[in-house]
Amino acid sequence: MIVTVTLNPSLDRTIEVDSLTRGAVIRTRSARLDPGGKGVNVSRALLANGIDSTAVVPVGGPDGDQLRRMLEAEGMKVRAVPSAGHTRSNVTIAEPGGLVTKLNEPGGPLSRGELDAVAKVVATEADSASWVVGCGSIPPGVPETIYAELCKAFVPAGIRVAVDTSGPALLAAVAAGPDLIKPNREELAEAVGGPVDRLSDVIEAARALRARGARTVLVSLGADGAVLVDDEGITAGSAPVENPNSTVGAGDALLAGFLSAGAQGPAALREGLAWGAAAVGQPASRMPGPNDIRRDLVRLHPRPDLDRALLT
Ligand SMILES: Nc1ncnc2c1ncn2[C@@H]1O[C@H](COP(=O)(O)OP(=O)(O)OP(=O)(O)O)[C@@H](O)[C@H]1O
Ligand SMILES: O=P(O)(O)OC[C@@]1(O)O[C@H](CO)[C@@H](O)[C@@H]1O
Repeated sequence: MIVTVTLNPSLDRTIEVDSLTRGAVIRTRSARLDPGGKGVNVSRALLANGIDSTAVVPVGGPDGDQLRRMLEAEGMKVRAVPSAGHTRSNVTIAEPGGLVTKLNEPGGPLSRGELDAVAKVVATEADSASWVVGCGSIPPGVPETIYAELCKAFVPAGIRVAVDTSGPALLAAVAAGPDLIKPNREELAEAVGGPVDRLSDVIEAARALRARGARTVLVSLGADGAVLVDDEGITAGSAPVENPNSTVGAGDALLAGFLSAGAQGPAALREGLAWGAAAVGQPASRMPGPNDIRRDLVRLHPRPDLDRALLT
């Protein structure tokens, strides 16, 4: 069983437009509402593929109630912890061809008491878990060491911890020895404090984060695919997407697929890439199910061109 922890979940509203012009009145094509937040999406992807998962989320206000109801309606096992701060709404403006603009709210604050209540629920669920997965931004009031605390609580007890976040929270987590991190290109560059323009930069930066404490580094690179640096070595791969629909949540699908296949080595990377590419073909942040996932399209690159400039 995989436990996900999303401290800053959201209702994700996706609005489709023909094109986005600042300062104009834009008549939209369609709107759609999904339960959101990175860990929530990991659980949704696992659920869509029949893999046992529990999502732990603080929820507050009417939007928090709605988020919980939407997740339960999908059949998800949700442990919702009440909070006084309101659950946020994030807006995605989607243009044809898969171009998205995201507006993410900071989220309602979480008090120390509420955070302790979340931690208690996570500890109970972790008893029967193979992984605890902490994902996403940190709401106001929560210390940047929160994912590091997660690592310190579970890694020594033999429960593996994955972290997908950014900035100081990612750096603190890395120093606390997570089993897995999943930065994207931007997050990786920020973590090492330098540009990541080529595959050689990705590998060098991933190695640096391993040297600082992360056991496995899975870097998502948008249309360039992903690179895995772990105890087994370095593997790069990609999967083409003919008609990109929305990249929102593709990183979460990649992570879910990777975890579902054992989270180690080329076979797990292949599965992650298949799930990530399938997510890009879905509208908004809908997670792919078995009929959407095309493992035959994944290519692992045994001898990638390390000097090639990254596309995205
Ligand atoms: N345009 C694309 N074509 C093919 N595959 C893609 C494309 N965009 C994303 N992917 C797949 O999805 C994975 C995750 O994408 P990305 O690097 O954008 O994640 P992310 O920034 O973490 O996204 P999010 O935070 O929205 O989940 C990539 O590693 C790749 O496998
Ligand atoms: O603001 P954060 O926590 O960094 O990211 C939140 C978010 O953009 O991530 C998911 C996609 O990965 C969306 O469901 C959600 O809106």
